[in-house]
Amino acid sequence: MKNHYRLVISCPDRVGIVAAVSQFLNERQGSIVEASHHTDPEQKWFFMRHVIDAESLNISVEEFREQFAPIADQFDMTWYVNDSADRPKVMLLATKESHCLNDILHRWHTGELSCDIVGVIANHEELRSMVEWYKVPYHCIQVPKEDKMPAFQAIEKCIDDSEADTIVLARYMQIFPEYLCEKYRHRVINIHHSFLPSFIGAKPYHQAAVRGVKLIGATCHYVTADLDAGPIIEQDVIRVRHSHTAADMVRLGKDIEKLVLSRGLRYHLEDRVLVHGNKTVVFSE
Ligand SMILES: Nc1nc2c(c(=O)[nH]1)N[C@@H](CN(C=O)c1ccc(C(=O)N[C@@H](CCC(=O)O)C(=O)O)cc1)CN2
Repeated sequence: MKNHYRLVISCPDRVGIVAAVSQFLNERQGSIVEASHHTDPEQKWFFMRHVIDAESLNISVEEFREQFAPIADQFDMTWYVNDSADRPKVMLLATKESHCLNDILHRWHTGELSCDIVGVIANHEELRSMVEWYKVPYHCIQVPKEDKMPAFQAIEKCIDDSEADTIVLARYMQIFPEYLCEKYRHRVINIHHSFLPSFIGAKPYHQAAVRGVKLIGATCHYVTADLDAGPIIEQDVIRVRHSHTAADMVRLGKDIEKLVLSRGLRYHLEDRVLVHGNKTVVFSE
């Protein structure tokens, strides 16, 4: 598998950015294998994601960072460059629902997701045997209603000790405290089982059934202190009929939740998601 550097840039829009990046790569014989950019005309903001064949550049990713920094300063860029050889560490969180958790574990186990799942944190014991079948550490951290903070401090320690880069709430049914949302900003991904902004909070399918909707969906988004209101990474919908009950929607919704979460996580792991304000630009393949 070829090794690539992924250069991700966000900056105020102006003429000359693409030319400057192209010249930098051309001077180093860099072979661009994937090139994406977007300008938001209202925000006057520029977004870029370039994937470069690392072998063609013949410099380390640290050298790339040192040599690119002056260009980044010139254009006031917010930027990073990652090496595709580095596998992100992912911590999964779950409660009792198994479909999204198992789907991510299966996609990882079969090599579809290029990451290292470092553990599962759950607030119940039900999922332990399934997780341990994948030989992934299982941490049961219960969250008592009367005082949740010690539990979230234990979750924080577990995440930090594992050196996880990304945290996935795979139908984890506890609201993350604001301090963790800030600490892990744009690193915590949630799957909400509705087509946001419709039906935030608990039991969205029951809300949908009462409303008589003809479409139900799922939303993958970054977690913020505002419940189910973080930057959206991926969404999709499926059609439902007047004859479908809330229970039918729960059953039908599971497939779309799995699909949306796995897409959203892969986009994040491949550095395809650029956040600006409460919106994202996603350079999906
Ligand atoms: N800070 C955030 N935390 C979480 C978010 C978020 O967007 N910001 N998303 C939720 C997921 N979620 C819906 O997708 C959700 C989960 C839980 C609840 C809720 O009301 N939970 C109760 C406890 C319920 C229980 O103990 O069984 C609570 O935390 O008080 C609403 C929405 C994940 N976290």
